[in-house]
Amino acid sequence: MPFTVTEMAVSLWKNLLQTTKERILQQRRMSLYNGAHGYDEELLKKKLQQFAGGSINLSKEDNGIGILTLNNPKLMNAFTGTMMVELQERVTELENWKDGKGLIIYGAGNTFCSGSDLNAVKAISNSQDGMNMCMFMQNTLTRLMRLPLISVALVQGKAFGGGAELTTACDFRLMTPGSEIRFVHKHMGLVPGWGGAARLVRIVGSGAALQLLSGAAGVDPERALHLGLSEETLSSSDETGALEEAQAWLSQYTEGPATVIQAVKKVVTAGRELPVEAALRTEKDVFGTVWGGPANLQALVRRPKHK
Ligand SMILES: CCCC(=O)SCCNC(=O)CCNC(=O)[C@H](O)C(C)(C)COP(=O)(O)OP(=O)(O)OC[C@H]1O[C@@H](n2cnc3c(N)ncnc32)[C@H](O)[C@@H]1OP(=O)(O)O
Repeated sequence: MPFTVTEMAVSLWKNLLQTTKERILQQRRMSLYNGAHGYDEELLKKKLQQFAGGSINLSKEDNGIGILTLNNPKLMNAFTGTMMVELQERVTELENWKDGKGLIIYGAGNTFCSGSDLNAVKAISNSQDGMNMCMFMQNTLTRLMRLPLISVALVQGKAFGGGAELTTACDFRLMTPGSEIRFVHKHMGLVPGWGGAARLVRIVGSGAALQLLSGAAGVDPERALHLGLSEETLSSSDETGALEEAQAWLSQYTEGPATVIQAVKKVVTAGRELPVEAALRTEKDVFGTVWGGPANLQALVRRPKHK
C-alpha cells in the first residue's frame, strides 16, 4: 500500500531526528585527548583502580532530575582513583538518560569535595601519570559540562582544589550558608588541571579568575554571588533542607518535556563553546529535532497565550 503524505513526512522527520541525535551524541563523546596526545586511558584506569575508596552514586528521579552524590565523607569526599573511574561511568549513564532534564551534584556528609585524594596524588606524582590523570579528568568533566541536562553544583561545606574545579563544570552553583569554594592549587605548587581554569575564566572573567587562582583565598557565598560564581545562597545549611531547596530552584528550569529542555541546553552549549557560524549550524540541527515534534504540535493545537 502506498504511503500517505503524512506518513512520509513522519518517517522523514524520524530519520532526520535519529541522524541528528547520533551526530550530536558523537560530538559530545568525542574525547579531547587520545593516543596522539600520549594518552593511554586503559593503562591509567588500571592505575586508578589501585586507589580504591568511596563511591559516586547516581539516583535518577521520576521528575527528570538526577542526583549525583560524591561519597567519601571520611576524606571530605576527596576523589580516590576508583571514584574518578566511577564518575566517568555515571557521566556515560547520564548521556544515555532519555528522560533526564537536570542534575544536582552534591557531597555526602554535608561537605562538597576536597579535590584529589592526596594519598593517590602522592603515589602518582610522576609526570606521565599526572598528565594522564589530568587528561582523564578533563575528558570526563568536559562531557559532564556538555550533558544535555541543566546542572547544578550544590556547594555545602568545602569545595577545594579539584572540588572547586568540579563546581565549574556545572551550569550553576548554589551555596549554603558558611560554605566555601577555594582554588588551593597554588599552595600545592599546582595550577588547576581538571579544566577548572579555562572554565573559571568563562564564568567570572579573566581578572577575577587570576585573583582567585593566584590568591588561593576562600570564596564565601556573598563574594561568590558578587563575582557571578554562585547563583544563589540557600537558606538551609543542613543536607536534606539544602537538597530540597536546590531541587526546587532547579525545577523552575526543568519544567516541560525532556526533549525540549535537552534541546535548550544543547543550543546554549553550542553558543558557549563554538564559533558563531558553527553554533548557528548546531542551533539549526537542534531546532530540527523539536520543530514539528510532539511538544510543538501539542502547543500548536492548544495555542497558548503567554500572558
Ligand atoms: C588537579 C587537582 C588538584 C587537587 O585537588 S590537589 C588536592 C587539593 N585539596 C587539598 O589540598 C585539601 C586538603 N585538605 C584540607 O585542606 C582540609 O582537610 C579541609 C578540606 C579544609 C577540611 O578540613 P577539616 O574540616 O578540618 O577536616 P580534616 O582536615 O580533619 O579532614 C578530615 C580527614 O580528611 C582528610 N582529607 C581531607 N582532604 C583530603 C584530600 N584531598 N585527600 C586526602 N585526605 C583528605 C584529612 O587528612 C583528614 O583525615 P585524617 O582524619 O587526618 O585521617
